Amino acid sequence: MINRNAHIDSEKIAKKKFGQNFLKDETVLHQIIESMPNDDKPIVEIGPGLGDLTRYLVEIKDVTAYEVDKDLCEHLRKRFKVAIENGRLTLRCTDVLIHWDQESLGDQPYHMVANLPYYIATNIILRALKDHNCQSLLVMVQKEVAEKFSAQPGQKSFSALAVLAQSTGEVQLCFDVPPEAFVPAPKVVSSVLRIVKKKTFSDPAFEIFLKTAFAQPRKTLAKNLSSAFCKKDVVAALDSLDLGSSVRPHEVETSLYHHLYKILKGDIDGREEKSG
Ligand SMILES: C[S@@+](CC[C@H](N)C(=O)[O-])C[C@H]1O[C@@H](n2cnc3c(N)ncnc32)[C@H](O)[C@@H]1O
Repeated sequence: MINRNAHIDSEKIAKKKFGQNFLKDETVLHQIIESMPNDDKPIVEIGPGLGDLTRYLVEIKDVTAYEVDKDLCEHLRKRFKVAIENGRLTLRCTDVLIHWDQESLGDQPYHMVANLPYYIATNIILRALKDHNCQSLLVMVQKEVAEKFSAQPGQKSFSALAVLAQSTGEVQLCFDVPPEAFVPAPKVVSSVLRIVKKKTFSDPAFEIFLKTAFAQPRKTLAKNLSSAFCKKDVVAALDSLDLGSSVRPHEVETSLYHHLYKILKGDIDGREEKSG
């Protein structure tokens, strides 16, 4: 069911440069609300847009919302005048990525619930994984991105992003959302992705290691890793974990990537010590 009653012409005001596709389907909005974690922690929403998801969020939780578009901020200030005055909604009119460069999005543990701007969705998820205050994410993204984060070892879309997300906690693609649920309709199918963090994991060197491991997904893991490590050591490391040299990057489990990294990093440290 699409709520087209709003007096605002969403199609007309949507700005492509900010990735604005407004979620108008009431059934999907309810599905998102029903999938939220049920504790007292406040919510961080990125990109409240016209406020259609925000209006449900403020009914049940304290919300801090980050919106980059000044015109939308003006609209939100009017629409949520009461919620802002009574402290239920804190509206931050800023680029969320710039804010994140300075500090966490919350001054206490929070859950993120958002229909993300797709052009920076992956970046936002990776930042949230590293934000120690972020406890979980329930975010709408392009289906392809949700699959990259939620795929299991052995599936073709298992990626460096899946290893990173699954190193922090449980990842699940909750449900798909068709383009018609939005105004304007995007060209792609969307999905709601849930990540419940058990820990905050941040190791830039491990991220670089994963980029190397998945650089050419159809090549063998041995070949990819040999671009950064000595081939003999890569083969020995794979053997020590009972992974043959013909294994492909998407076939290796998250925990084995951590073992492999430790073994090969030890190799680098060892070499650096020897040459130092
Ligand atoms: C896909 S729309 C979602 C709008 C609304 N939540 C909804 O579901 O209808 C993405 C929203 O993120 C905002 N946005 C885009 N880039 C942003 C950024 N860097 N920081 C904060 N908000 C941003 C857009 O202006 C837009 O309101």
